[in-house]
Parts: sequence; structure tokens; C-alpha cells
Amino acid sequence: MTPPRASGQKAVPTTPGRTVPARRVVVVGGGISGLASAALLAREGYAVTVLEQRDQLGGRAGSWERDGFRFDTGPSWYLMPEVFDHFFQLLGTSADAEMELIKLDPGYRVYSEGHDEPIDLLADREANIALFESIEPGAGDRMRKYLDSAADTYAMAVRRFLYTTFEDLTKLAAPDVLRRLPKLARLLLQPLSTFASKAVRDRRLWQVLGYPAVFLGTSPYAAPSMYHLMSHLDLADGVLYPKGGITEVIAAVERVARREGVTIATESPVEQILVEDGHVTGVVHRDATGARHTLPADLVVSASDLHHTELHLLGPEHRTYPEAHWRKRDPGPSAVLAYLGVDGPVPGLLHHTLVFTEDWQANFGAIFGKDRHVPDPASIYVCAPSLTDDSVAPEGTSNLFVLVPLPADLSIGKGGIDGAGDAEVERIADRAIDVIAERAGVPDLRDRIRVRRTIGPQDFADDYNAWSGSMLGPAHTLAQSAFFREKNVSGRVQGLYYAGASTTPGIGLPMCLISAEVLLKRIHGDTSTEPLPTPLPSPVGSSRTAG
Ligand SMILES: Cc1cc2nc3c(=O)[nH]c(=O)nc-3n(C[C@H](O)[C@H](O)[C@H](O)COP(=O)(O)OP(=O)(O)OC[C@H]3O[C@@H](n4cnc5c(N)ncnc54)[C@H](O)[C@@H]3O)c2cc1C
Repeated sequence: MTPPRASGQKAVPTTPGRTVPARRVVVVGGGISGLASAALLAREGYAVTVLEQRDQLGGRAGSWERDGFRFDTGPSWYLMPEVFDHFFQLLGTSADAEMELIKLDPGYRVYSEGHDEPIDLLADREANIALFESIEPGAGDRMRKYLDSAADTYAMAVRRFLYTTFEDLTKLAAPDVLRRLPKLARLLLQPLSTFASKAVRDRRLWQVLGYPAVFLGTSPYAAPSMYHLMSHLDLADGVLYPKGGITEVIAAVERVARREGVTIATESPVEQILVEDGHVTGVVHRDATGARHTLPADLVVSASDLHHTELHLLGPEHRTYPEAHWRKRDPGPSAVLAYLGVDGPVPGLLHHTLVFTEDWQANFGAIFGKDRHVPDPASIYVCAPSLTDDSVAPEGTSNLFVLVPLPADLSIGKGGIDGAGDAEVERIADRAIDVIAERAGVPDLRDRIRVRRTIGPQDFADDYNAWSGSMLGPAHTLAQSAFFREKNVSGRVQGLYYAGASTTPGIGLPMCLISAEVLLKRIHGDTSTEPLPTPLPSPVGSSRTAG
């Protein structure tokens, strides 16, 4: 039976047969998953406080401004729009009510090494099928089947695999899953790279089907072909852009959290999660002045990276995932990022542009293989949001966000402003800028840069306590996906829960919103697999603290 949801008077079960009043929740980390978890818990009547170590909210989805340019520091693709909408609907609002969403058409551009002309992927499924056919006769029909399968697999994932704690695996033995078992087995065991090569032979098209593995922190050679469902998102569903940038998504999630009564404190790093008699009792944290405080809590939700939570906030005896556990896990890739404010237009780019090297085996091998090193040449992603949104750059200039995926290796170093980063980070950024200059037809790009900031793996570790400087969190290989991924509840400490990219369901903004909902299910012992009905009921007679 599903235990009662918490309200002003209700109780939350901890150990079987024992219930304690669980009114106060501390959430560690004010990234999207911490904010979303806080909002949902407050909706249920908990008194929630979010403690964020940095001076801004959003975590990896942060914002940085200089000289009239405003950069999203991390994510830039708004995919799975119905997941965002569902989250807001749980709280009685909608994505459209909270943000202005613009459909990008074309959705994105791809340059492939060895080809001068780019391919522009469109906002419409049939248009993309026709595009594939025009490049590779015969590929259109195969793509139609591929996209049908992607849509079907995606719908099944939403129904069965994303919104679940995996606490009751028998729930997965639903008729729709059982019917697909032979196909699912194939999709789990075959890598995406092989699966995609059956649909298309042209290398450029194959790369279009393979690159989404990077969204999952892995490579198309390691991602199970189950993840071909990602092609439904970018080739059929289309790519949206929230006006003002991804920072507006964070602002919207913060807004609904505050509306539900969440208290939010920035510059408040948590140093320790307190445990007594096997039950969480609160946290020790600093405030903006550096003073140390103890904040009691009945539940603690850590939405910081799990590696950090387990190894740095808990004593050895309270760790579910000790040091030895992580030695067998893959932290996922890191990256060098560059935020560039550039004079004039950059004509060869679209809002999203991907530049792929020819030899992906070598490229991905360098990032994810046994002998990890910086790939050279590297594949590159560039976002130019100023093409869609004039609020992110002064008139007559361009805002560029550049991402070069790399191994999670702290020795690559950290970035800096105006070339002040470590030499290797600046060198990687320079190489990427030169590639963009050539592809975009702007040979003097370097001279036109008036704002430049770089980020390296060490920055991810320093800024977010990321394991090995991982950009995204544990890679979605088969061994680190679904019920193999780290659970969202401590196995050692009652009342301690986890949310965010390093637990289920995983990496990416929509996944992190789902992790907040899965957290709620975990607290209630709700083993259902489908999204919760909307809106979540508000508690009767609960007192809320405005944040
Ligand atoms: C460069 C880049 C590009 C990306 N691109 C996309 C994209 O296009 N689309 C997409 O959907 N996703 C993308 N992602 C992934 C997405 O941004 C993340 O999966 C998501 O933002 C993670 O959210 P989170 O809340 O789990 O973690 P985080 O955002 O890392 O938040 C964790 C928070 O916890 C705080 N914290 C850590 N330790 C403590 C402590 N001890 N005390 C208090 N606070 C603490 C951190 O400061 C941080 O604010 C990208 C990520 C990066 C880095």
C-alpha cells in the first residue's frame, strides 16, 4: 500500500513499522534538481530549506554576465518539453505560463569533417525523413522505421523506466514491456553505433543518430541502442528555446519553489550530514559570513553530486557508496567550455551547431576509452543564442558558447577570463575557436572576441564538487542506467534521500526534474512507474514559511 502523503498533521514512514513526524526537510544544493525537489516537497506540506554553496542558483545551469553579454554556463538544449510541462503542472501551472518557448527551425546544423556543406536538421519529422532521403537514397524509409521505433521506445521509457524508483521490479513486467521483450533485449545489448548503422550508411547521417549519446555522458559505441529514442526528441519532437535562455528555466523553477513556501539560502555550503542512531538529524553548514550552523531536519535530500555527498558529507560508516564503489564506475566526460562575446555576426552558424570529426572511433576512444586523452582534432558544439534572442548580447555582436568534450581529467586544469586559464585549457579553446572561424567563414574570429571566459575540468570540481571534474555526472552506459544506476535513497541512513543527475533517472534538465518526482515516490513508497497525476494536491492546514 502507498503510505499517506505528508501534510501538516501526517507522518512519513522511515523504517517499516515505525513512523516519525517528518516536517522539516533540508535540501543540499540549489541546482535544478534541488529546487524542483524542494518545490514538490513543500507542495506536500514539508517545511523545506535549500542550502546552496554558491552565490547563485542553478548549479551547472548557471548564468554569467559581462559587458552586456549574458551566457548560460551549461545546458542550452531544451528537449523533452512535455517533461518540463508535466513538472510545472504538478504545481498547478504550466511551462507556457512560466516561460516563452520558441521552436527552432532548423533545429540545428551539423558540419562533418571532409564535407564543406553543412546539414540543417529541421523541426519536423517528415521534413527530416525527406532530408535523409535526399542525402542517401533509400534512407528515408529506413529512417521512418527508425523514428517510429524511437517514438515507441521513448513512450515506453516514460511509462515504465523514467518515473520509477525501481523499488518493485515486478512493476516492469507490464504487458507493454513483456510484449516488447525480445526487441528490448536487442536494444539493451547492441550499441547505438551499430543500431544506427543499420538505418543509414552515410557517415554524416550516422553521426546525427549517434551524437545524442553525448547528452547522456557517453559515446555511441558504449550507449545501449535503447537510447536511439533520443532521435525522437531532436528529429521528430523538435528543439525549443526558452526566451532569455536556460537561466529562465531555473528562474521559473525557483519561482514555483518560493511560491510553495521554500526557504532558499545561497553561499551556504553544507559540510556534514548529521546522523544519530542510523537516522538523519540535520546538516552542518556555513552561512555567507562563514559562520557555522547546525540545521536540524527530519529528512535530508542531497541534490549535490552523489560522489561528493557520499564521500565528503557522510562519515565512512554511513556511506552506501564508499570509495571502492566509485573505482568501478565511470564519471562521464568533462569539457572545456568557452563563453565568447564577439563583434559582428558569425554567419556560418545556427543557434545550435555541431562540428564532427571524421574519425569518431578515435575521437570517442580518447574521451571514453582505456587510454584517455584530449582528442585532437576534437568534435565541437557551438551555441549562438544571440541568433534567436537579442537579450543575450549587445546589438551588432554575437554570443557564442563553445563546448569541447574531453575526458574527466583534473590535470587538464581550469579556465579563466581573457586567456588567464591554464595553458592546456586555453590551447583547447583556441583550437576550437579556429575550427569555428573556418566553418563559420569568419577568419578573423579571434580578433573579434571582446569577452572570453574558459572553463576546464578543475572548474567543475571546484564549482560543483563534481567527481573528477565530470561535466555531466556518471555516464549512461548499460551498467549505470535504470535500476543499475545509484539509488535515490541511502541504504545506510534513514531519512536521507538523493536527487539529481547522478541518481535515477539520470543526466539532463528533464531527467533532473523527473528525479524530483521519483524522490517523492521514494519517500511515499510509491512504486508506480508512470508520471504522477497533476496537479499534486496541496496539504490541508499546513503552515508554510515564505522563502
Ligand atoms: C556544459 C554542460 C552542458 C549541458 N547541456 C545540457 C543540455 O543542453 N540540455 C540538458 O537538458 N542538460 C544539459 N546538461 C546537463 C544538465 O545541466 C545537468 O544534468 C543538470 O543541470 C544537473 O542538475 P543537478 O541539480 O543534478 O546538479 P547541479 O546543477 O550540479 O546542482 C548541484 C548543486 O549543488 C551545489 N552543491 C554541491 N555541493 C554542495 C554542498 N556541499 N553544499 C551546498 N551546495 C552544494 C552545487 O553548487 C550545485 O549548485 C549540460 C551540463 C553541462 C555542464
